[in-house]
Amino acid sequence: MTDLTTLLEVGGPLAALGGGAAYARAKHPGVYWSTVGLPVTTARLLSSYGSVMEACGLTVAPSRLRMLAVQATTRREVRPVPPRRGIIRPTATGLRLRLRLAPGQEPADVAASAERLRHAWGGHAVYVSIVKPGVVELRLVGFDVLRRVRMPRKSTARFLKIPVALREDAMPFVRDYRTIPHQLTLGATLSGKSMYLRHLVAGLARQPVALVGIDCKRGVELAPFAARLSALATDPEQAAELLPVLVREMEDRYDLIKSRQGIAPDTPDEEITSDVWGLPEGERPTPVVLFVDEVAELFLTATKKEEERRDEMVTQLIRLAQLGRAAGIYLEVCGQRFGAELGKGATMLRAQLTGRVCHRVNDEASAKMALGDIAPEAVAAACAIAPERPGLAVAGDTSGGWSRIRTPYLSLGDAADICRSSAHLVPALPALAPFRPDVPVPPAESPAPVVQPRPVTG
Ligand SMILES: Nc1ncnc2c1ncn2[C@@H]1O[C@H](COP(=O)(O)OP(=O)(O)OP(=O)(O)O)[C@@H](O)[C@H]1O
Repeated sequence: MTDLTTLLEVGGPLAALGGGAAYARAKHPGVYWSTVGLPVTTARLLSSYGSVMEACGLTVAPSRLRMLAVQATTRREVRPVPPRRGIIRPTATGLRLRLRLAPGQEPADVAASAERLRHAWGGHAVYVSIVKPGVVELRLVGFDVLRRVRMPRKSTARFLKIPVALREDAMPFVRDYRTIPHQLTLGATLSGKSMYLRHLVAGLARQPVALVGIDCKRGVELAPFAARLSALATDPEQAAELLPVLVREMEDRYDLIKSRQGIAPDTPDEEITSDVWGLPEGERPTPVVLFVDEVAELFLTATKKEEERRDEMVTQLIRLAQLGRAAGIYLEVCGQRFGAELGKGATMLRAQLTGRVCHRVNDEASAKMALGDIAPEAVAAACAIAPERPGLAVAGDTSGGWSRIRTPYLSLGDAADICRSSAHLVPALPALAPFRPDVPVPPAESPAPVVQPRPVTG
């Protein structure tokens, strides 16, 4: 998630302020912005660039050479120098331009002025990201892109990289399993967690990946995707049988990697590998993504025996989270809350889930469980999510970067259809075969009657 980590977070607080330009609130904001707002804003930006930069304190004193040159050729006053501006590039949601910073300026200076730039140029929000040392990109977004989410046309899924939602700076939010192997998604009921999972399942379903589900809501969330699942556990008892099988699969994969490392001494360095991705394609095991919906159900116990089972399951989940990445096993954990009150191992497991997505939550404590170790502003942004906007969430990772995101709408029927049509992609994993869910056969169309009924005539 390079984009997210380099994004200097100015959009979050800004978007909460509600945007400024009247045309941002037009009925079809995208159309309105691109046909009318954009040329106006571009002209405003071009004509006011120098003075706005000066007012924002983003200029530096001219060099002595420049001063001499200006004084020698004109009678004009020698003005402070703004950052060198690149070409203004229109986008579907606004425009973007690059600035080359003057010596002594840093990206944080531009980010700190983002609100003033937004106001001066009349957009909904301004986002600043670092392109390379000394160069930043300003992204001026003309309207609230999270109101009615439309994913950018270019955002296509790549292997283990699923564009699952739209960020508030109009860039796709990509769930990249190779960069952030494990993720925790929290949210109150009806906040949009299932929609988020639905997009992930539908995105991964078309790829050569094994999808495994633990859905302790008796399978109501994941059962519709049964055709594409390699394994499904719908209660804690089944989960207790499935998890050790996954741990064994992981250990087998480690053995495979080890056997590769123990090869002849003349093996070239590049063939020595420490994870499945270094294995030759023919030998590489299929990646496994384990979805755990309503994780708290795995922790709840009533009897001593259930407590023992819980401890075992939690230990297995922690092992999968600690060691799974190298074996190509990824965790996608989902729930309403995930705090220390769940008992032994909860915080340890949470710490391993580096990716965090927090939908609307019922209290600040729940937001802190997801985002507390990311940034206090991210917690505040999650607490401000309104119930009228299901699917809106704050996404971050433990490196500290965060952004507001929203999933586009995808109906359960469409997601289930994608899973059915990609059922042939379920990889052969013999260890998981006993856990393969039964696929409900759709009711057959009633055959046409052989004898055509004839109206009774008198
Ligand atoms: N991005 C979105 N855009 C529009 N509607 C959405 C979006 N996300 C969710 N919804 C709607 O909000 C409602 C709740 O969503 P969802 O079932 O995903 O919530 P949930 O957090 O999984 O709730 P629960 O925990 O009760 O199952 C659904 O009717 C869904 O269609």
